[in-house]
Amino acid sequence: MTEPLLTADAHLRREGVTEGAPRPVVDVAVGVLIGADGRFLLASRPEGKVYAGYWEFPGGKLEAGESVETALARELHEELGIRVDPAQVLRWREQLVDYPHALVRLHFCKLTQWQGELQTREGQALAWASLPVTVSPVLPGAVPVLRWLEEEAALG
Ligand SMILES: Nc1nc2c([nH]c(=O)n2[C@@H]2O[C@H](COP(=O)(O)OP(=O)(O)OP(=O)(O)O)[C@@H](O)[C@H]2O)c(=O)[nH]1
Repeated sequence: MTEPLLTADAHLRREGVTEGAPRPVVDVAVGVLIGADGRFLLASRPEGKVYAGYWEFPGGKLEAGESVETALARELHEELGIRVDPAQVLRWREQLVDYPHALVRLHFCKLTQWQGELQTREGQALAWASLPVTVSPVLPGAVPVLRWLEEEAALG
């Protein structure tokens, strides 16, 4: 499948903020946690991070030598205090996003099983959401996921 490219903050790009040498791609593991009732988990980005206050799916950057699955299990434990078996992580879609701050490749994975109660270890807010989502703003790189979920729901 051809990897789609999403360009965030196009106005900044036009002003030349991202001009310069080609940037490395930062791989990010992202979890779409789906509860027994079909709702999915959104988290607000903590203060101090780019796009603080924006809603996203939990996850974070891969560290050296990590697979998407092990990175996601680590991030979900760090951020939410839950235990995830990497074998239960289901790879779903990939999306390349060109932000002014970084070029990121998002590896979206679905998860329906984890152990432990959700905690907010980074001061983030959590919301179990359904479509259409009522929280805002949603991080540009998380918006396509809502569309994919809608498409899947329409297929039944
Ligand atoms: N977790 C997450 N990150 C996303 C999503 N969509 C999206 O564009 N991103 C981007 O992916 C990157 C993830 O970085 P992060 O800052 O959350 O990762 P991290 O926890 O490892 O950061 P750190 O460097 O502060 O430890 C950011 O550039 C963020 O804007 C999403 O739905 N979830």
